[in-house]
Amino acid sequence: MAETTSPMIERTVPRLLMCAPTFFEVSYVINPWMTDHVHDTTSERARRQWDALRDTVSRHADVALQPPAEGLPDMSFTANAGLVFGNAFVPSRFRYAERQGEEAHDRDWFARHGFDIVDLPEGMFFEGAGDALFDRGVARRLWMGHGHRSDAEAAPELARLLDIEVLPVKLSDPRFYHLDTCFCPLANGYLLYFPGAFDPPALALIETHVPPGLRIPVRERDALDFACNAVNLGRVVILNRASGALRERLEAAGFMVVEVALDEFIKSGGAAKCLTLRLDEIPGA
Ligand SMILES: NC(=O)NCCC[C@H](N)C(=O)O
Repeated sequence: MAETTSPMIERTVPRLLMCAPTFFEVSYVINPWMTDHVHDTTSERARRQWDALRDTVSRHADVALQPPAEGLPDMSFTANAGLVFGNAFVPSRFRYAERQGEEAHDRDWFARHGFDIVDLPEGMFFEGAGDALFDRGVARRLWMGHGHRSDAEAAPELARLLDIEVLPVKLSDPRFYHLDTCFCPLANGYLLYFPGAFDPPALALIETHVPPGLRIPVRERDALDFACNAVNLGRVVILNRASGALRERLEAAGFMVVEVALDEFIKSGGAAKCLTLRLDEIPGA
C-alpha cells in the first residue's frame, strides 16, 4: 500500500477502515432487515462479497483492517465504530446491548492508531458514522440522523466537541434506521438521498441547505437496494445496486457507478457504506 512519507507531499489517497466478516452472521434482531434472516447467512458468501468490496475500495483508497472479534457478528459494519474528524475519534455508544461489546475493541483500535479519543457525555446513544455524515460541499458541516439509534441530544454535543456545524435530521421509517441507509453526501456537494425516510422538518432542512440541482433523490426501489449506502471516492460511487435511471442521473452529475453485490450483508441491514469508515475526514476540507 502506498504511504506518503514526505511531509511536503499532501496525502490525497483516501483511507478507510474495514473489518473482515469472520464472525458475521444474523444471530439477533435489532432492525427490520434482520427479522427474517436469523441464521440465514452463509459465511463463504459473506466473505466473497466482502472481499469483492475490499478489492474494489482498494483500487481507489488505502484500506486499514481492524481484527474481527468472536461473538460480535456486526463488527464488520465499521461505520458504526464512531465518528472520525481530523485526529479526533468520537466513539459510538450503541443503543442495543448486542453491539455494546464492540465499543472496547473500537476504542482500543483507534487509541493504538494515534487518534485522540473524544467522548460524548454519558447517557446518550450515538452510532458513529452510521448516523453522522459530513457534507461534501460545505466544510465542517455534519448531518446527524436520529430517531432510531442515535439521540438528538448528541447533535449539540458533537458541535461543541468538534467545533462544527451539526444539522440534525429525524428519521421516520424504521427500515432506514441509520442515516447512511438513506442519505449520502457526494463530492462537489451533491446529495444522494431517499426523501421517504425523513420527517417533514428534516426534509425542509435538507431542501434549505442543498440546492435543487445538487439533490439526487432516489425512488423507494433503489433505497431498498441500499443505493444510498454508497462509498464515494472521488468520482467513483460504489454501491450494492442502482437502477438504470439512478445510474444515468449519477453519470450525468459526473460520477462513475460501480456495483458490488452485498445481499448477504443486507440481511443484517447494511451494505457498502456501513462496511467502511473513512479515517481521513479533514477539518476544513
Ligand atoms: N447502517 C449502518 O451504518 N450499519 C449497519 C448495521 C447493521 C447491524 N445489524 C445493526 O442493526 O446495527
